[in-house]
Order: sequence, then structure tokens, then C-alpha cells
Amino acid sequence: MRNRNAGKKILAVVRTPVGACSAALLVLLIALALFAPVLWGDRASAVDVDALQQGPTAAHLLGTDSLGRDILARVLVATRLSLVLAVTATAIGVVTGTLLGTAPSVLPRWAGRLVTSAVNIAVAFPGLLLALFFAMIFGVGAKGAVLAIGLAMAPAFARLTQTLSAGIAGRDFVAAARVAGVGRIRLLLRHVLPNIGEPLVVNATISAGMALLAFAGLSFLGIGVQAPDYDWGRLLGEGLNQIYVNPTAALAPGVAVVVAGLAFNLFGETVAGVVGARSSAASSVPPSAASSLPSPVASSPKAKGTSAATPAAAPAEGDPVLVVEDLRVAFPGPAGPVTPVRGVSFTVGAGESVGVVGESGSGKSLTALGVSRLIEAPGVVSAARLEFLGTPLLGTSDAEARGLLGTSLALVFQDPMTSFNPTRRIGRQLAEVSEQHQGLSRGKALTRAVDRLREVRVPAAERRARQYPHEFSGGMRQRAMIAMGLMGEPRLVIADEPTTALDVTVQRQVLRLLAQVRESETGARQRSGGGARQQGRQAALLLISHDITVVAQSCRRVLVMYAGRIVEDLPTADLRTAASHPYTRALLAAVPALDTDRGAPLAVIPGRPPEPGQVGVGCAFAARCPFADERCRAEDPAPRELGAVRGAHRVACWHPQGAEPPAPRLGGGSHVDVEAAGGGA
Ligand SMILES: Nc1ncnc2c1ncn2[C@@H]1O[C@H](COP(=O)(O)OP(=O)(O)OP(=O)(O)O)[C@@H](O)[C@H]1O
Repeated sequence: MRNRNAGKKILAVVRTPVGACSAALLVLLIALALFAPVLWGDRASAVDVDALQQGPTAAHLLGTDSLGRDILARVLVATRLSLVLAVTATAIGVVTGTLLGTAPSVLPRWAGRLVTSAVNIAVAFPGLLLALFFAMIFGVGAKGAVLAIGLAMAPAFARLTQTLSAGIAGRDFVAAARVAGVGRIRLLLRHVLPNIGEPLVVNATISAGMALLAFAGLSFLGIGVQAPDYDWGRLLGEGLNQIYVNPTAALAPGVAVVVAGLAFNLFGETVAGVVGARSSAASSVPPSAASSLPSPVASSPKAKGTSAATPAAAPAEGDPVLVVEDLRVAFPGPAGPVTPVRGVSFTVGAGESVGVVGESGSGKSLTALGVSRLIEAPGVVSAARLEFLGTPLLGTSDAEARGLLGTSLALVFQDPMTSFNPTRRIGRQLAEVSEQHQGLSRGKALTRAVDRLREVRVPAAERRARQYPHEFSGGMRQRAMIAMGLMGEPRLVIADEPTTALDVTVQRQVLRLLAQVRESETGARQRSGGGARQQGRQAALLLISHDITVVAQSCRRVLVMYAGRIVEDLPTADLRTAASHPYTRALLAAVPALDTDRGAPLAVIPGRPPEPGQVGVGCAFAARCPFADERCRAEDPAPRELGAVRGAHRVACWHPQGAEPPAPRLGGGSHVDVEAAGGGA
């Protein structure tokens, strides 16, 4: 399939007029490089003392040089050396640049920074200046020139590789592979490099044209190719000495350099235009420069207290799978660090389904990434307590955390398109998890992958496993993502907006599947692990959504987040009757239903949530809250218990509302009833 795609792309390139011309020129150049020395080598070196420095004649169409050698034959023969030098220098530039560009991803952080800084400094120098500098170091001659031009090209390639791989490093499939425990080098070779190969090749083609010009420059200056060898640059230098006697002696190699340079550049540009969609997709992901380093979570075991210190998380039913106390995620900002997650505490019990709801920017995703050790430097994660299956995650070595998270945590991301590596078959991507963690052979891991695809009801699983992600529909990709989570033995499934990118019918299927996974994970274990059914080890679900209806229907408990804090934590069953935080109540009031009066304006929450760097001292919701008073603006309320059952209902508000909240019409509109579908909370 990929060969067919490559064939189609080549055809598309050749079909454009510019592409066809440049391709034809390249073919001609390659043919000349191969055959010209054989056909005209003798003629090019034959000295004719009777025809010194002649202009064009019938015997010598472009005249002769100072030794009476035929200029046309010499220009044609020089094609081989000129192209070989240009291509070799480009290869040196691309390989060195790619190594430098990817080094920060595999080296320790300090060494990676050093490489990045060195590349940044080198990029600031003009290429030709660097080439001259290196030429002086490596000495006069073809070898020195190749090394000089190759190394002078490397910084630009290193920068390009860094930028492209930083974009890829932020993609969901890389995060998924990291959670699955894939090591850095394998991650780089399997997931990052294949996705940036195309733009690199395109740029290499364009650079080959530049290298040709640079060689001509060095040889012209006398520090490139030395006699008796000759390339176009050297011929150009010799031709200029007799420009008043025979201008064609300088013109011919000059034209050859320009034509060959143009052929490379135009071909590269055309290829870039044709494959542009894909390469720009790769590079459009915001690069994070040095932060592209997939570094471990930076942690500090003790979080600093704040005005509203959070109490211990509410007890959850069953053994706790995840315990989070005072979780903070901070990033450096221009005016000091910003903390988008400011002290989040909750517990998820075995088999429990917990929903996290809140407006965009409230810190839901960062909370999930923080607990999965997926926050990259310069982000800093700290917590008073962060335990997964009883193991503290902060302060644990990378290898240990990878081993634990890789098999016991499943992540399902929002955009199923970006969740898979587009260059690898679905089956192989799933199998990688078992190869890494269960030590299964390639064949066995693939069989397990097919099993899992079948389990999430991907039809014709065996055939589908051999397909690439783009051959799957959105819903099917999301199911495959869930199947990937099931390759291990997940005790917790974190689903971050898993249905946002899907249409309503498919949303329903995916939510139902998630609920069934939670309910029937024991069945999956039975199939995988030698038949021993491990009763009572259900997978828990942490479902993140901006849609309170989806969360209410899929989860037993709801955590309402606002501006990086949990402002209310209560059982879903009590949402309708006991929601007390004005923000929760406003969210519920904003849910339309089939019987909503179409003439009346929809309920909205006035204003916007504060940016993470602009949260003041008081309650973050005060500016939008109809009940806010001076105290709300001056003091941030700590979460406190409400109701008779300890830990069942917590609210962080100075004025919790006790009256019946506006009745949400859960289950109305486009939302689905997961419990009714058979897998409820
Ligand atoms: N790498 C980062 N550096 C700085 N700020 C960040 C970074 N990542 C996220 N943020 C900020 O943190 C805040 C919370 O982001 P987060 O993605 O957790 O929100 P969310 O509640 O999941 O929203 P959404 O539903 O839109 O995904 C946002 O204001 C976001 O701009």
C-alpha cells in the first residue's frame, strides 16, 4: 500500500510541467554522470597544441582551453565529479544534521540542551562562511571541500529535524507509545523519524542544488577540486582566465551549474508542493524547541501549600487504583511560572467510573497528563501524593514507571486521527505494547492484537490489523485505540474527550464500549493470561469531558473542575438534587433538552474563565458568580464536606447553594445513555 502511495506521488510530481522538466533534466544529468566519462573522457583530456584557446569551431563546438582540450567534452565529463561531490556533501549534511537534531530526544537533558544551543549558534552563521571556515580546517582539495560543505549544511538540517520532531513528539500516538513503555531510541526510530522523513528528503533535494553552487564557488576560489581533476567550478575558474579570447569557456560550465542547480531545486520544490499536505501536517504541530525532549516528569515530592490547602482526597470504593493529593502542574511563563493545575485531589477506586468535567482550559487534560507522567519539560508536576496501584509515581525511575503504566494504564485520546502513527500498520502498533511488556514474540503479539481488535468489535480484525490508520474510520480508530489499551491489563482507563471528534452515533458506540471495557475487563484477562479469571479486578475509568451530560451518564462520580481546581466532587446520582457550587449548577442549567423552550434564550455562563496566569487570590469563579461577595474575592475557599456521608460530596465554595438546582435533562438531545446500553457505571 505504501509502495502504491509512493508510486502515485512520483506520478503526481512528474505530471506537473515544472516537475516533468526538472525530472527530465535530472535524468539527463544522471545519464551524463554515468556515461560522459566513458564516451568523452579521452577527448576531454586530449591536448591539442595546434588549437590552444580557440573559439567555437566545427571540431570544437565550444572552443578549447589553454592546452587545446575540448571544452564541451570537459564540461560533460565534469558532470560526474560535480554531482558526486554535491550528493556526498548533501548526504553528510543530512546525516549529521539529523543526528544533531534528534540527539536532544535521546541524550540526558543537559547534553540535549548543549546540542540545541550549539546548533542554534551554528545556524546563525551564513552557510558559505561556515563552508570556508571548515575548508580551511580540512585543507584544500575535493575531500576537504566535501566535508566543509557537508558540515556547513548540517546546522540547518539539525534545526529542521528538531522542529519537525518536536511537532511529532507532541502527537497523541507518541504519547501513547511512551505510556506503553516504548524506549526513547525505539520511539525515535519507529515513530518520529518515519514521520519526518518526507520533508527531510524534499529539503535534501533542494540542498543538493545549493551544494552544487557551493562547490562551484570553492573550486572557483581554488580551494575545491585540484588538478588534474576538474569539476564545473574549476572549469569556470579556468574559463574566466580566457574570457576575452573565448567567452564560451566560462559560459559553458556556468550554464551547467545553473541548469543542474535549477533541476535539483525545482524538483525538490515540486515534490514539496505535491507532498505538502503531509509534511505541513507534521510541521504544523506547535514546536516546543528544547522542550521536545521527551524528558521524565520533573517532580517535587512535597507541594507547597496555598491559601486553600486541599484536604485528603475523598475515599473511593474498593482498593484505590489512583490516589492524587494536591497535584500541581506548572509551566514557566514570561512573567514567572503559571500553574494551570493548582492543587487537585481525588481518588479513583477499583472499577470505579469517575468523570472530570469543566470548561475548556480548566486543566482537565493536564491533570490526566500529570498522572500519566506525560508532562514534558519545562513543565513541572508536583503532588503531596500521587500513587497508581499503590506505587508512588513521582520519584519513581522512568523504567519502573513505564513498566507499571505501560501494562496497567490505558489512555484514549480525543482525536483518533492523531492517536496512531500514520506510517505503521495498526496491528503492529498494538503488538508493540505486548512485545515491550509481556515479552511476546512478534507473531504472538500480533495474534493478541487481532484478538483485541475483535474484542472491540472491529470487523474482519485480521485484515484490519494489516491496514494503516488512514484506512480506518474515525470511530473504528477510536475503538482500535481502546484495543491498544487492552493489550496490557489495564486497571485504569483514562479517556480524554474520547468522543469529541466523532459523530453522535459513533459517540454512543465508543462510550458504550468504554463502559463495557470497565465492566468486562476480567473477561479480557481470562482470554489473555492462561485462562485464570481474576475476579474483582475491574478496570476503573477516568472520563474527561466538557459535556456534563456525557459524564453524568457514563460515570458514578463527577469531579467539576474550574481554573485548575476541583470545585465540586459528588455522586452523579446527586447531581440533579444536590449540586451546590454555583458553577456546577450553571453548567447543569446550560444543558438544553428536547422540551427546552426554543423561543427562550439558552442559559449561558457569563464571562470567561481566567487564564492560568491571571487567577487572583480569591475564588477563581467569583467574577462570574451571582453570589460572590467580598470574602469570595479575597479568600480562595478550600474544599469541604457537604452532606451526611463522609467524602461523598465536597464543594469548594463560600456560598454553596442548597436549593433544588435547575433540573438537567440528562439523556436528552444528542447524548447517549450508556447505562441503558448495557455497560453503565
Ligand atoms: N505546555 C503548556 N504550557 C503552558 N500552558 C499550558 C500548556 N499546556 C496547557 N496549558 C494551559 O493550561 C490550561 C489548561 O489546559 P488543559 O489542556 O488541561 O485544559 P482542558 O480543561 O483539558 O481544556 P480542553 O477541554 O480545551 O482540552 C490552559 O489554559 C492551557 O492554555
